[in-house]
Amino acid sequence: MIEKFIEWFSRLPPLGGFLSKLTVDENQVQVAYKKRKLYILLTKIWAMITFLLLIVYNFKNVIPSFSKGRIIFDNQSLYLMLLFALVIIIAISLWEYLHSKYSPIEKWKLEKLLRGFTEESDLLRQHDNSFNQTKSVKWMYSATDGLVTIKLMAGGHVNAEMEKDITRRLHGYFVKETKRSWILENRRIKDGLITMVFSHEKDERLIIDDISKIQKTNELNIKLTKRLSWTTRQPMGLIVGPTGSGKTSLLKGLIISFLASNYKNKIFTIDGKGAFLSVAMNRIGRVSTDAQSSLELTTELYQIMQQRYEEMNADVDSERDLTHAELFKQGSILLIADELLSLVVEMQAKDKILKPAERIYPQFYSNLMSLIVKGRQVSISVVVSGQMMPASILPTEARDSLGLRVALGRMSQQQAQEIFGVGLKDLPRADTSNYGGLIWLDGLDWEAPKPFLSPYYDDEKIPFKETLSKLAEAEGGGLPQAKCLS
Ligand SMILES: Nc1ncnc2c1ncn2[C@@H]1O[C@H](COP(=O)(O)OP(=O)(O)OP(=O)(O)O)[C@@H](O)[C@H]1O
Repeated sequence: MIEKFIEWFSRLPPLGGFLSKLTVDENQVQVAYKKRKLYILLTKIWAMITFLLLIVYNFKNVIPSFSKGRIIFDNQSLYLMLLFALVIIIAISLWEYLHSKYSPIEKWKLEKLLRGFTEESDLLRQHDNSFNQTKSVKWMYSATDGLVTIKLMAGGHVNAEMEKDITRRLHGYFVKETKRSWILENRRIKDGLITMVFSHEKDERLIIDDISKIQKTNELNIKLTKRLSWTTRQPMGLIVGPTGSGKTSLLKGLIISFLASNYKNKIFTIDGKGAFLSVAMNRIGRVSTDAQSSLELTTELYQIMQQRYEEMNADVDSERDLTHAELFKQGSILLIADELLSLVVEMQAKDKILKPAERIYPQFYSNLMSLIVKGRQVSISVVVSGQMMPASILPTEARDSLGLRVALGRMSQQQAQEIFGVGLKDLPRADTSNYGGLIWLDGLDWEAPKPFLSPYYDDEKIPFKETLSKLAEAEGGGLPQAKCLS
């Protein structure tokens, strides 16, 4: 009983991200029957009270009525009770409407829908009270920021096949009952819990056309679409796409957003092809385009990482597990390694004529891996990008540490495996016609990568090189040096 009351209470707040709980252990007919009984009981109580009040208020009128020979009747209490009944009827009707499938309050509407679905999909099959054996399913749901998250604990009533099919059926039921669009954003089945996330509107492409609109943040937090953001949950990234798929434009968007989100942020760039990116990035940060300077650049960054760790560990007693940017408010550092394949090929060619101890690639690789594996805590992010990312240059262990993965353009079976670790048939279809592809973000409980529309970078409104120069001025101009970075 207390549990039911707590559940009922959890469903009361109409807004906010509170998790509401709903245990369904009765079918709709039983619920309607109970409700009808309750209404009949209330009506009877009302009639009794009205009658009693009439008697009490008119008791004093009995003798005067006899003596005057006419009935003296005080109907004030009757009017009051009628008014009271009217208010109650309006309140109940409003409550019923707000808890119906037509309700404008999403959270309250969900209760009705989930009850309806439980019944329609036969989740409580063989439910029979006569055996004193109440079967139940538990729903938990919340609705915030346009996302409806629903969790179902089916309590073992459904077989594995049906468990997989429930999301599709619930989706269909919602559309049928509400006649509005529901988009399945995510689904996950784990440990007897089915989690489904729905929205009503498709995620939208972001337009980067004004740096003043970019949200200022202390830590890494960059919007990728209207709904998705790149955050400290996935500080390391991988962007793969063939020529013309929009890789450079996506990098441009990320770079501008990163720099504009915090004027203390710094960028280091490795451009394996020594093309557009390196020329542009020279305005604002350290850039390398060849084997030797790339090794130096990663070594410098590695030292900065060590230095930042020392600063953080100075307070050995601290129990707080914070990042460097949170603790010291000195911004984050981003290393962009574009066209890594070209660079690695060059390094390996050079290494052939060097003595083993002097070889560049092993040292470069070791630096890069350390940064990828250990950079997060000290607010250093790494984004590796290229047309291809064969396992020979980025082994699976390293790839697993890259929490943001974007594949732009058409993908081959091999690339699907390389980037997302699954076959093409297990990936959703992506619209690649308009600089789109697929995205994976760690830490969001996704079951599979999602279709992704790269932010539209408006080169006319914010010309890349010019904007970088402006941002360099805002930063106080100049190249990041190890000493001023840490
Ligand atoms: N997100 C985007 N916003 C605006 N324009 C884009 C976007 N993506 C691609 N484009 C347009 O497509 C062209 C090619 O894109 P981009 O240079 O980013 O591709 P790429 O994959 O980096 O190719 P390459 O490897 O040859 O450099 C750009 O010049 C730009 O006009």
